[in-house]
Amino acid sequence: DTGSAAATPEQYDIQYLTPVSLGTPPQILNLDFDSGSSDLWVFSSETPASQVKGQAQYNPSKSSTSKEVSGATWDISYGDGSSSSGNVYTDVVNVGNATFAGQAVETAQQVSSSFTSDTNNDGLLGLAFSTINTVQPEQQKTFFDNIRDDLDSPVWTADLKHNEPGTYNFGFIDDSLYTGKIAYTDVDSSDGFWMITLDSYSVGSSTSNLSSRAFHHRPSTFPSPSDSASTPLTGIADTGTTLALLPDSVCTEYYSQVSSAANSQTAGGYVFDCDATLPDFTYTVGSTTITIPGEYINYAPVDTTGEQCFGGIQSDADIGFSIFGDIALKAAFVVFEDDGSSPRLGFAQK
Ligand SMILES: C[C@H](Cc1ccc(C(C)(C)C)cc1)[C@H](NN)c1nnnn1Cc1ccc2c(c1)OCO2
Repeated sequence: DTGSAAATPEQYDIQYLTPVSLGTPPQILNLDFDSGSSDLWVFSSETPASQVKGQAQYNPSKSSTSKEVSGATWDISYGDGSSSSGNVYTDVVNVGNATFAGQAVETAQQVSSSFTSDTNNDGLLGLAFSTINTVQPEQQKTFFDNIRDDLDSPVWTADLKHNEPGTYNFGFIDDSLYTGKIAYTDVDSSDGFWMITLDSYSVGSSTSNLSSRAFHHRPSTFPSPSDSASTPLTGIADTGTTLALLPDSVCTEYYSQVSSAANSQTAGGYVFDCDATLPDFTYTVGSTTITIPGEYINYAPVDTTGEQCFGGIQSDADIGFSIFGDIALKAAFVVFEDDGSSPRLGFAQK
C-alpha cells in the first residue's frame, strides 16, 4: 500500500492542509498533518455551532462504517495555547489511497478560539508517536502506526514548499523529489516526538561570519565561525509548527546579522524592517547540508503597515527543546522512517 496527497499552504505558509477521506460514503476534510502531536481529531457534527466558522464537519452518523468507541474521550492542549476535546469513533480513513479501516477518529465537542477562527482547518492528523495520543481510557494509534505494516516501506515523507503545494507520501520514497543523498540520523522517540540532533548550523554564507579584516587578523574576541559550525542542535521535527524555534544563543547570532532586528515584547519575538536582507540559515545532518534561504526567514508583516516583519527563526525558551518547524523543513525533503523499533529521520536537498 502507498499513499500520496498534496500539502497546500495557507497564507504565509502558516500551516499546510491535506485532504483526508473519512467514512462511507467518503467525507473529505482538510487536515493539518502534525508530526509534533498524535491525535487525529476533526470538527464534527458534535462541535457546537458557535465554535464552527466554515470548517467541514465529519458526521459519524452519516457513515455506514463508523463505530463509536464507547466510553472513550480525548483532550489535547498545544504549546501555542490552543486546545480541543471530545469523543472517539473508528472509521475508514484514506490519505491519497493509503487506507486504514479502523482508524480512531476523534470528534471535537469543544475547540478553542484559534481553531474556530482558522476557517480552512478542519482538524489535525497526528504523526508523532502513539505514546502521546490523548485518548482515554485506551490510547489510540496514529494513522501511520496503523498503516505501517501494510505500507511497501515503513516510511512517510514530507516535501513542504514555500508558498506552493508540496506532497506527503506514505510507504515509498519518491526519488524525483530530492537531489543528492538522503542523510539519516537516529530519532529519540522517548518523549513521543521525532527528536533529533542536527550536527551543526551556520548563519549566512560562511564568509559572512568572518570579520571584514583578513582572516588572520580576527581579534581573539570575535566569535570564530567554528563556534556555530560544529554546535549541535537538539529538537523535534514538527510539521505542525510554523516557525523554527531555536535556542536564544542561535537567535542572537542570527539577528546580529540584521541591523534593523530587535526582540520585541509587543510583537512577541524578533522583528525587523520588511525590506531587510536576511542571511541564510544552514544546518547539517551527517553529510547533507540544508540551507534555509534568508527570504524564507522573512516570515510575515507584523501588521497592515507592512513596515516591520516577524522572523521565521524565534526563541525556543520555556519549551525545553528546539522545534524544527515548517520554516526549517520546507527547505528539505524529509523522510520519517519507523520500522517499529528504531525510528530515523532522513534529510535531503531538493
Ligand atoms: C502548535 C502546533 C499545534 C497547532 C497547530 C495549529 C493550530 C492552529 C490551527 C490553531 C493554528 C494550533 C496548534 C504544534 N504541533 N506540533 C504543537 N503542539 N504542541 N506543541 N506544539 C509546538 C509548539 C510548542 C510550543 C510553542 C509553540 C508551538 O508556539 C509557541 O510555543
